[in-house]
Amino acid sequence: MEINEDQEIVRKFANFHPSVWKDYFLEYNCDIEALQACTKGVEKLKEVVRNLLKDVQNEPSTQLNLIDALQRLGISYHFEIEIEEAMKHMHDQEIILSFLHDNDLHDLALCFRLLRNQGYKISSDIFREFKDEKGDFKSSLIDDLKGMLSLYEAAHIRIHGEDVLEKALNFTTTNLTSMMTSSPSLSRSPLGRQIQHSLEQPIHKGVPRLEARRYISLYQVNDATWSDTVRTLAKLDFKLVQTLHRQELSDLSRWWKDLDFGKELPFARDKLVECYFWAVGAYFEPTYSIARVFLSKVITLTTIIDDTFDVYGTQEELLLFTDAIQRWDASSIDQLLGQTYKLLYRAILRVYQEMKEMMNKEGCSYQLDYAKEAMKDLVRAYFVEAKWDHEGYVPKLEEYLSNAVVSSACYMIPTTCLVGMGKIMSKEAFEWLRGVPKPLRASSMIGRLMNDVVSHKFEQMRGDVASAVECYMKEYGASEQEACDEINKMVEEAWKDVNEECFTRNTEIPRPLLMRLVNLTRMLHVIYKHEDSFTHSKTRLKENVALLFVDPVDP
Ligand SMILES: CC(C)=CCC/C(C)=C/CC/C(C)=C/COP(=O)(O)OP(=O)(O)O
Repeated sequence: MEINEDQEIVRKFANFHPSVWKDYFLEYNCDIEALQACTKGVEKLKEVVRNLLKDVQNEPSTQLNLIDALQRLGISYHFEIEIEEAMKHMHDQEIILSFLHDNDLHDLALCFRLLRNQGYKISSDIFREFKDEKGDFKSSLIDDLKGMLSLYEAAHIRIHGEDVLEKALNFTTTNLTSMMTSSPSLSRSPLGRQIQHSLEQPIHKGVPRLEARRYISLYQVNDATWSDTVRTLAKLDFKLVQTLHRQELSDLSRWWKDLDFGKELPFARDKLVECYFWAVGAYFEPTYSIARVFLSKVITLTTIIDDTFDVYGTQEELLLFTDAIQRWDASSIDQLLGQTYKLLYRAILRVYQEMKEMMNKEGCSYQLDYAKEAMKDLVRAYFVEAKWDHEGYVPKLEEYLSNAVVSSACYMIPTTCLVGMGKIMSKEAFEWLRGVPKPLRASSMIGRLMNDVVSHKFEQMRGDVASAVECYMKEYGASEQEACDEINKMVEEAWKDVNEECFTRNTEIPRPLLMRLVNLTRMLHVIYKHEDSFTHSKTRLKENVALLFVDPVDP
């Protein structure tokens, strides 16, 4: 921030593109009759699938493939109890060993992935049987495309020290990629299309709702007696959930329009729809509607706060704003310099207050206290960054990261995400998060590092604080490429922490909490894997938003 000769403040300019969606979602009138017909259809088919799950109880391979289809098509949330029971049985009876005995790589790898998904610590040693005497995966496996694909998908849930899965991932990635490039007929086939998609987006790192939407289109009715039924249910259910999402987006658009930030805060990104997409990535299920709407509002406001710190504010203004946030009290509004800050501050307080009133009725108002503390921490971390920026200070990587994991908002968002999820998110659950457990720190590292790799050039151009890339380059005398390669390795290691803590521990932590952490990490992967598609949301992210909230699912 500079002062010019006329003693005026010269503010930075980020040149963000305008809102992609403008008022597109503001009005929404759904066809009530069609909706009622859809609801009836879903209820009927849910019963059919429930019976199917019972019918296949003694056919492990069929049962496994059915559960996989339900999960990938985005409808397993209707059958959580049945699936939990089935997987428990499969685990307790060590059914996986029969797949090993039959040398069936597809079912074996699928069973491994689904058991870990459910939180069972299954040893990856079972895959050693597929190696030759030199310790390499047998070359005969290359002909088993379905098996290789399953192994590739399973290998993404690897944890530290699982060399066999590390090798499996290399082996399957190399061979699947080369098969796809050498065989045009394969790449046109249904299996080829699935392989292509998996190479770009493995299931484990994908955002469930987005992957379900894609899988519904990729899914082929096959000889399994149930495949037509589950596909029809998936399409109807997607339509129904999409209607709810459209309604929520419409309500949020009204809230956003009424705030009228465009005039007073023109420097900031207008990302309401993208922030809602983020929240849907954490939980798409109808039951989490209230939580989802609150989270969307908080992420949208956070984007504005971030831009206020990165682009707009002076040291003095930001210090006062940081201080006011720490007080969290309407009377602090008078200490703020300018309408911009007052408007923003008022909006923040109101969003949390309204949610507190709602949660009071459910006996969960304590959840807001944790959410507020997380927001206070975030704003303090933003201030540290702004100070470093002002002083031109480039910290050592470790010092940078200790603040940057907080300033990524990746501590604040998971905490806020739990508000409104019900009493299962107890004080103990929030305390656990507040203690920054390993998977939270790892998830945050993934977000911060991936974000820095793809956005550091753009942010340096507008004169932002040094990112992990610059810190690494300075500290180790490395080139930009070397820094990015090392940082990408750190991201892979952090994923192993997330996997270890969320999929292989017998813990007291509620599964819905762990799954929110995992889903939010998946979202970071999807948003930042190629570019900063959150900031530059006119291409990839626009397509993804359209897939979930605009395009009808194929007839
Ligand atoms: C940074 C990160 C991993 C964010 C993911 C979590 C998230 C949805 C945060 C809220 C919105 C936000 C501030 C996005 C990052 O902007 P930015 O790219 O300008 O972030 P920066 O200023 O911290 O680099």
